[in-house]
Order: sequence, then structure tokens, then C-alpha cells
Amino acid sequence: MSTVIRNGTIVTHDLTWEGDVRIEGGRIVEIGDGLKGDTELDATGCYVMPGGIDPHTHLEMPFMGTYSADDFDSGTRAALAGGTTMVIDFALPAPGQAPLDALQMWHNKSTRAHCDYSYHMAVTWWSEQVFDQLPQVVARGITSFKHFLAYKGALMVNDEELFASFRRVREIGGVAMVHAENGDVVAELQRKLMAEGNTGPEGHAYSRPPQVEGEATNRAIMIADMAGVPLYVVHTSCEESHEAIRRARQQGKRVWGEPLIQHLTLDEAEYFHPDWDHAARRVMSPPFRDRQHQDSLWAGLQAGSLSVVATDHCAFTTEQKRYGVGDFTRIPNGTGGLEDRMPMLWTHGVATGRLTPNEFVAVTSTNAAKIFGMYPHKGTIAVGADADIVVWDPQKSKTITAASQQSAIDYNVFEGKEVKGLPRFTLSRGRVMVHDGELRGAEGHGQFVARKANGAVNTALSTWKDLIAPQPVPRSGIPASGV
Ligand SMILES: NC(=O)NCCC(=O)O
Ligand SMILES: [Zn+2]
Ligand SMILES: [Zn+2]
Repeated sequence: MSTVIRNGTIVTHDLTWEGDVRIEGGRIVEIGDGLKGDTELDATGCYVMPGGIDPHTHLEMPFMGTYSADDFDSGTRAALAGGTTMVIDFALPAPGQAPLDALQMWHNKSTRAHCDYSYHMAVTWWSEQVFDQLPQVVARGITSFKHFLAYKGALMVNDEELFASFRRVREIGGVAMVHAENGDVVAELQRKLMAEGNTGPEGHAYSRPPQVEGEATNRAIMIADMAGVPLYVVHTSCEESHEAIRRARQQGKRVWGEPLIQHLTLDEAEYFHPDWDHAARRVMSPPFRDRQHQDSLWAGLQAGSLSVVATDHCAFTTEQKRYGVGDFTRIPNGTGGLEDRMPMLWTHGVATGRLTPNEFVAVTSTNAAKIFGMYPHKGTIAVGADADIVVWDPQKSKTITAASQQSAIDYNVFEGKEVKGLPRFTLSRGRVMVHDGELRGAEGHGQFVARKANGAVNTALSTWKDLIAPQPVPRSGIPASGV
């Protein structure tokens, strides 16, 4: 059985052309004109693009005394509804838990997925066991390793652990990742704010100023450079962090930055809303910033100093957010966005002229596929690639509402926003999962994607680091020891 997507404009990260796409056995088998298939999907007036890849989600994540509300069922339904065909979640060992045990827990949860998925492995503590198991994690197709410099007393690692882990990640050909906020400073600012009576959600924003992110980003970049490992900085929210990434890239360091759709389109005024629930629902780390920081992030996407737009989808219900009434430090950190990332980025990026359609494809799909070792299997429209495709209608519009979303939570941080640019069809490995707004998903259709280590960037960086590594100077006539 074959499917043909007809009469569309194909857009990849580097090319735009008119053509049909024929799909068989879940893969793209032919691209050309006048193709015929058993099923035909009309893409007239639409862009035919690689489905989105969101490399930063937390589905059913144990965090701050609860679990994020969207699981691999509702979360991946939300993804598909918005044109995203793959997510990369985080396997998160509890302190003391072996990475391979955490991995098994995530495999148990993800059987419900409607779209393909993979995981990053979080390094939340350090020991000989963790050191020994990391190559086995890579052997199972998980090749990126996340480190938290925030969440003191929970997920945070110190610099000694960070350096040890980064060196190990280099040895095994992986990509190091970092949540860059200075957790010690955040903890002290939280204590001070609470003592001064700043107990509301605005305290969250005050306790995580751009400086804590800038400092930690610089630190992680320098430590990664000394370890010789490529570094991916998640949820880059401010100029201070972006500046560090931009500078590092200009110096030839292998560093990527990931702004979130929330930081690009929502600002810190949300935390000063008189309604406690409204403000608390938007509590995430790092917090939303002001207009200047947003402009910096958009410019980074245009200039190429920032590489991927993600969501950090980690959704909590209003009831869960209320754990933090009277103490902002107990509000579960995280917001949703999976269903809205692509429509919001198209509306505020492509429709405003900030991004070209090709740049849109790069930052929503291709760059993540390249960085995380699955290109061109994912992230492009090419013969042989998985038929993860979104047929994107730039004229289709809607108002975002919680009432019509796939996510399990009772609100949406983008509530009331108009978006123009939505999927007409979303296909996962050739199967139509969204048909003109109607979800035809299937729980369990999603498959785990094993990724490759030792990509070209790792090889280049390690080659260079080996070349400039300390070497003993050969000397003749060494003087006798003075001892
Ligand atoms: N970002 C956030 O507030 N919650 C999810 C966990 C993380 O990525 O830090
Ligand atoms: Zn984070
Ligand atoms: Zn996250």
C-alpha cells in the first residue's frame, strides 16, 4: 500500500521545490512529479515539511513531589496535533538509581506513545556504577546526557561531578547537555525572598535572574571545552546565556543553544498577574524574561547562534501548581507547549518575516536530528527517510484554548492566542495521524528511536583536542635530581 502527497511545496532546511512524495512501508520511496499511490493526500496550497522533532519534553516526570500530568499518551497526541512527529524525553535516575534501571522505567512508560520517541539520559549523581553504565546506555541508542546545575538538593550536580561526567561522555562519543542556572545562588535567593515575605509566584522570577543563567552557561561551556565534549544548552532564555553561546561558537567551540517557544513569545509580566493561579501556571525554570531578551533569542535563531526551538513540555494541573500557595519554591516548575510550538513559531516567526520556511524546518526538526544522531533517518524529506511529515497549511487558523487541546491539563499558557499556520495532515512513519484537525492516532504506534554516537562533530572535536593535548617535551641532558 502506498500513499502519495500531491501538489505541495516541499520544504527542507535548505531547499524549496514543487513535487509529490510517495510513501511505502513507512518510508519515503520517491519524490517527483505526477506520482500515483493507493491513497492520495491533497497538499495544494500547503508546505510539505519534515515533522517536528521536540528534543525537550518531560512526560510523566517525577518532579517536586508529584508527576507531570501529560504522559506518553496525551503528550504525544498533543505533539502530533501540532505537527510534531517525534519527542526526545529525559530518563531521570533518582539519586542513587542506576541509569539502566531508569531507562527501563522510561521504556515501560513510553509503550503508550502515538509518535516516535527517544530519550536523553540525565546524570543526576555520580559514582563508579554510573561511570560504568554510561557506555551501556550508549549501546542502547541513548547518546546524549543531561546535567542539572540547578535544583539544589535534588537533581543538581557539582562542578567536580560535571567535569567527570563530561569527560566520560566525550569518551563514549556522546553529546553533553546542561540545564544552566546556578543552583546555589538560586537557593540562597529563594531563602532570602521567602524571609522577606515574597511568597507569591513572582518570587520565582526574582529568584532566577538572567545572571544565574549567564554564569552557569559560561561555566558549563568552559568545563565542556576542558573535557573536549560537544555541549547542548537547554532552554536558553536570556541574552546573558545566549551571549556566552554566541561567543563560544565564534571561538570554534562546539556548543548549541535551545530557546523555548514560551520564552520567545511570553514575557515576565505573566508573573505579576493579580490572579495567583494565572501566575503560578507559568512558573517554569528559567522564568519568562522581558522583551530585550526575547529579541536576543529571535536574533539568535536568525543568525544561527541558537539552533533548536523546543518546549520543555512539563505540564502540571492548577491543582498541582497550588502545592506552592504561600511558598513559591514549592510550585512545580514547568509549562506545556507541545501542541503549540510549531503554530506559534510559524505565526510569530515565519508570518512576521523573522524566519524563512527553511529556517523554520531547521529549528523545529533538522537541527535536532543532526545534533542528536538521527539525520537523515529523521528530520528531512528525502528518499529513504522515515515518512514523518507535516503537510502545513499556512492559511489555516485557530484560537488556542485549553478546551480544545490534547494535553491533560486544565489551562494553556497560550490561551486566547491566534495562530495562522497549522497541520492539514500529520503523518508518522507514513500513517496519517492528524487529518484536518481530526486525530486518528493510535496508542502504541510510536517506536523507540535508537540514536548514533560518535557523530562528525564528536570526531572533529576529539581529533582537535588530541592534537593540542599536553605532550611531554623530549629533552636530552636532563640535570640530575637535586634530592
Ligand atoms: N523547566 C522546568 O521548569 N521544568 C522542567 C524541568 C527542567 O527542564 O528544568
Ligand atoms: Zn531544565
Ligand atoms: Zn526540561
